[in-house]
Amino acid sequence: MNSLTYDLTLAGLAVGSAAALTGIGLIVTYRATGVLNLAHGALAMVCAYLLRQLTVEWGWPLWLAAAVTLLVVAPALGLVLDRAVFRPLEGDTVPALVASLGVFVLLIGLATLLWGTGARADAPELLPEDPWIQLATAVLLALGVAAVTRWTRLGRELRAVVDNRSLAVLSGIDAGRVSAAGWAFGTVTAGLTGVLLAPQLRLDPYGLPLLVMEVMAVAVAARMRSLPLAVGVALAVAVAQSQLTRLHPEGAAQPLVQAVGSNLFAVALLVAALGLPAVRASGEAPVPATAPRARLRPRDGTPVRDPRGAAPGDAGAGQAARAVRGAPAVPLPLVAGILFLLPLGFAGSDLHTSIQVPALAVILLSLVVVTGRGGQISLGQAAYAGLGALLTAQFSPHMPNLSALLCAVLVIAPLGLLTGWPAIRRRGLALALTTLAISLLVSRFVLEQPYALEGLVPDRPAGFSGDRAYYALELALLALAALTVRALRRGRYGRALAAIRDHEQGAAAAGVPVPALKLTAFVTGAALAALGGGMLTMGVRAFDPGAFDPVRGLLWFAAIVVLGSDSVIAAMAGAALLVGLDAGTQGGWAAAVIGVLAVATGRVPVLRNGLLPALGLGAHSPAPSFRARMPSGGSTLAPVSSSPVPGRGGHLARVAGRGRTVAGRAGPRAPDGARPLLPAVLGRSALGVPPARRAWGSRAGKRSPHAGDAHLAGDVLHVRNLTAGYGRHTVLRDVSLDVPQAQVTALVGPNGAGKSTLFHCLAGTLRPRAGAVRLGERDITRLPAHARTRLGIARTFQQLAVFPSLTVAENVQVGAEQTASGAATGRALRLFQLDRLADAPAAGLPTATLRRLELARALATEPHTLLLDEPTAGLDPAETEALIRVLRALAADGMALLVIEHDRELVAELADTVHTLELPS
Ligand SMILES: Nc1ncnc2c1ncn2[C@@H]1O[C@H](COP(=O)(O)OP(=O)(O)OP(=O)(O)O)[C@@H](O)[C@H]1O
Repeated sequence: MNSLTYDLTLAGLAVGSAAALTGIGLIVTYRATGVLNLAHGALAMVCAYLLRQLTVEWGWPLWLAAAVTLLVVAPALGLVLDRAVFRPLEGDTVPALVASLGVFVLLIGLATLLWGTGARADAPELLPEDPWIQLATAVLLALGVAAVTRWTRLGRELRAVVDNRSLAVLSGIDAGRVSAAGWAFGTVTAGLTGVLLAPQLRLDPYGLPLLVMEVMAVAVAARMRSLPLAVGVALAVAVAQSQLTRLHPEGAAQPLVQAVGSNLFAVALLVAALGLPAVRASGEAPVPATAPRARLRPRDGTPVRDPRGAAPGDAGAGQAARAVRGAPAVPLPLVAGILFLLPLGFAGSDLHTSIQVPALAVILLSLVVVTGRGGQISLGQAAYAGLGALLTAQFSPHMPNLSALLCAVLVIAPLGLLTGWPAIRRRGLALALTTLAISLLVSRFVLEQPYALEGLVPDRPAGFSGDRAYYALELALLALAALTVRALRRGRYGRALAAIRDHEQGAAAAGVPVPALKLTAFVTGAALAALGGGMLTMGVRAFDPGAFDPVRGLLWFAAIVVLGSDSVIAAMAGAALLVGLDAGTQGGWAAAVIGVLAVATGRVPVLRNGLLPALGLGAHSPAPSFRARMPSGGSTLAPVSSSPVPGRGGHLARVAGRGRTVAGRAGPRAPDGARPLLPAVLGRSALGVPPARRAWGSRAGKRSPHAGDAHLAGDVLHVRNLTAGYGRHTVLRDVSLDVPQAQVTALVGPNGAGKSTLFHCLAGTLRPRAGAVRLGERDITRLPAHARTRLGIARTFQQLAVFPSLTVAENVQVGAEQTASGAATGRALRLFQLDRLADAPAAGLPTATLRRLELARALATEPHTLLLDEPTAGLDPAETEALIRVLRALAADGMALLVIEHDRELVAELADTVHTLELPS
């Protein structure tokens, strides 16, 4: 190895050791608490500042200052975070993510207030510059953690908590102690990272936290699990980054190579985050269990509570919700409008500062669309705002300035696919990290490049060069943007977006084209952010990449979430707050205030929907803005075998397993047996609507790929030799099944046998590894869920999939308007006697009502095949009996029903054919 290679390797090892420390700290905290601590870098920065304060400012000896910083203050900070912030959020991934962002911006705000924004170059060196010593520190720490995990009681407890927290608690383990230890250790490693890195960098409140955030790549690449892998990735990336500095290509490639050379961790973060869904699918990271889902889950019929405190029960919940939703005494948009007009009366620097407010409000509106309405975490809006600003500035010498702004918006809008595309398959943490990485890369590779900055002096449009005139123009653009966002939040598009936010799989099951809508939300968001960015840069007549730094993006995200992410007013208030608090002071107040509010969400649950909605201000939905779920999680399962199981009323059949074929399937039960029940459930006398035969039966022929009565007489849905599973676990092997028309087919089997998995394959939420699903002759194996709904296959879920932020009528409408005529909504509501509750929000309704609602939504899509996963869960005997009547009536009417049910008596009463899935013996 020549001496240059050796020197660069050593330099890389020094940085890699600090990165390895970060990885170790993040992994230990994550394993112990389930929280990916986005504030790790901010904690590192605070510890570095503290050490500098104690030594440089107050003259303490280094050893004493280091001991106090790393052994007293850092662990104490970790314990405070555990008790005060994260413990109340246990298990809620997304609120914990927001809280850790809150801690991030709070610490940055406090550091700015205490130490200013100027960079310090005199941070003390704790360890000698020798990279081997730093590397030895990281390796020793990793070995120490491994030893503690393996051989101590705390380690055993940690492993138990990681495996199954509730079980660990039940067996007497103090999970609180484990998470406290995790936080304390994580903060000490953060502190160590900070004090090691600070002398090598300029110490300022923004740089170090952001750098450490990039370094999260090593923990993510190690799947938040393997310490050796994290250390290895840290060293490899750092050494590679260091070696890249040797390359000096000529011409256009030079800035690119240089940018890669100094941002390899950011690139690694994107690559690692893009690989994250695979981790989640195998149950690695819990998907957010947000409040509404918990409310909708009881299986014992307990009424669920309205998130705004409305009394449970149909009418009560509806009234209370309407009371909260009702228009405030003074129309809020009017008040906001007047307040925004006030700066027109300002002069001088006040007016000049105010110019930033409408522009920032437009940027925040982009988050209302993507995050508030669409429920997608986007930490990358700063990138679109920056690109909008950059392009506006670059176009402005070549065309009228307003046209430059418009062109920039049009060019940037499709770039929304950059974050929209990953969002199709990612949620929660994975999406947060991906969008953050994209924002980092855009900032480093485009906005901060010298070629992007040269000679950019954007000007204001002709006729609007004065501050007052320009502010008036901004107000007009803001009003336009706000009206667009309001329009998007209403109507069919708004309902569908809200459905995705509330329950993504439920939305797809209702026929909502989830990927297309997500892309539309991101594209709209990118356009709005670009517009705001362009307005900002024209307003200040300069392009400043620092104004669109990823840290700003995190602050904007935190601000809109804590104020009310689904609220136009919150965007306006947020902009005023952010600009107003930082104007005229040394800065930092806005971050500190937003940070405090974000951190408080753990302790004050009412804040989780946002401060303004909590105060009864601003349009909002009752549900928190983030929703995501996966198919039911669980343990590994061996392949399925099959054997006949006696059914009482229904005929017996079996599912083919391990290559066996279907045997013993009998013909359908005569529909006459069910037909007399029809009028009792559906008759004109009770509900004033025609029987279901007219309502749905006629659609079956129309919808089926082979229209006509001949087709109705045969099987509709066929499963052939299906093999499916999760990750490396095979759940179903070689399963075959037919779902015939005008029959109730039941699917039974022990817990974990794979019944829901089979449903997911039929409904399109899980892609089988082998085999085929056919509708008539058409192979639909690769069709997404919403497309199958549109072909007439509707489903319900084992755990209720209702959209709590929508009313009862809107829930049903979402289904009807994707596939059927408008009249289907009214028919479905009446059929399930939900018409009197039409305007009540779904949140807060009892389980039995929600089951009816889910079924009504499924039927509103006018299906010919209905897949029901434990439809009687949570129903009392009378409700179950009524449901059975409806289901038999539907079958008698020609519909194909496939029902998962555990209650064998019920199966015997309901089913014409029973299939059983069995675990292998
Ligand atoms: N998303 C997932 N990731 C990993 N494993 C999963 C996932 N969903 C289900 N499993 C596992 O697949 C197996 C089959 O689960 P499935 O829910 O299909 O069974 P089931 O027969 O419907 O059970 P139950 O009657 O309890 O609902 C179980 O071992 C479960 O733990």
